[in-house]
Amino acid sequence: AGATAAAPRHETLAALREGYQHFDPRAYLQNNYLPPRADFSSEEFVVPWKLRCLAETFASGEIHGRTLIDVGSGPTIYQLLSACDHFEEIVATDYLAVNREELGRWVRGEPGTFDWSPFIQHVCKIEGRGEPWQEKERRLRDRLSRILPIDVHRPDPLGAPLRPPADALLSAFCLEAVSPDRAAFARALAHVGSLLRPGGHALLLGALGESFYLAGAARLPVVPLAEDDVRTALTGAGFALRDFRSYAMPPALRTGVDDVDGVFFAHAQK
Ligand SMILES: C[S@@+](CC[C@H](N)C(=O)[O-])C[C@H]1O[C@@H](n2cnc3c(N)ncnc32)[C@H](O)[C@@H]1O
Ligand SMILES: O=S(=O)(c1ccc2c(c1)CN[C@@H](CF)C2)N1CCSCC1
Repeated sequence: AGATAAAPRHETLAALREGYQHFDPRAYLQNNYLPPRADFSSEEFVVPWKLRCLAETFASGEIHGRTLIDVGSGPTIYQLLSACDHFEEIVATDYLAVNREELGRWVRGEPGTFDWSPFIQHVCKIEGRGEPWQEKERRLRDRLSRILPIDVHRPDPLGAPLRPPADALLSAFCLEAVSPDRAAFARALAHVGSLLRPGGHALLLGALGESFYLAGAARLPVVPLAEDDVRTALTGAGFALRDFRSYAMPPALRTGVDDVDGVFFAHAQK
């Protein structure tokens, strides 16, 4: 079928899906979650900025409930470190079995998994409660109870409605990295919004101005977003914007693994 304003050509989505068959979780983790990007030495670097956005938002106490769903978790858990104190159940999701398996190995504490302790230690430090990082790690492992397949291009991304719907939704660097264009990004956001209860909170983190990224043999296309594209997609998906912040990627963190210009953090309510 030909491309229409409403939907991209099926081949475009098929090409994206094929590209993700070459996604290497360990290469992805190395590219983004080890130095130089995993630099905690200055508040000016992206990791402290991003973790602070999440810690401050959850510290308000406004966002809590039974279930938080993380859309497109990939092989990462850093994005859940502040959330896990405020929800009894964390549901991680990803399109690829290799990522779901990587997450499962971390949850079970198996040897050889990625060392998230620098991230956990930093979050405990900025949360300022003097919590031993091993306790935070244990709590997330205990609460990360489901790791499900997801496809955000489906109106029902999990294949069936989440019952009960999630009280909160989090997604980091997923929607723009799996959408061929802005319309598909906006549709994917509406699809995942259906997993959230009315009045539920959505926390989105993502890339600004990015057109590709590398993950081992995979070179994945990304729809380059401007801040207003994110705002427009959120309001179009029925969300009320509560907070929006952005961060310009410094030259030292432009390492060739992608062409990201900046990072956005959006807090919205359904
Ligand atoms: C750039 S990674 C983001 C990973 C992680 N959330 C982070 O913060 O680094 C994008 C993720 O989206 C997943 N993905 C690919 N296609 C998808 C789809 N159609 N629906 C949902 N997730 C998808 C990939 O497997 C990958 O784990
Ligand atoms: O901003 S990051 O450097 C980062 C983290 C992940 C990604 C990108 C950037 C850009 N490319 C994305 C591809 F989708 C994935 N960062 C890595 C350390 S923790 C905070 C987030």
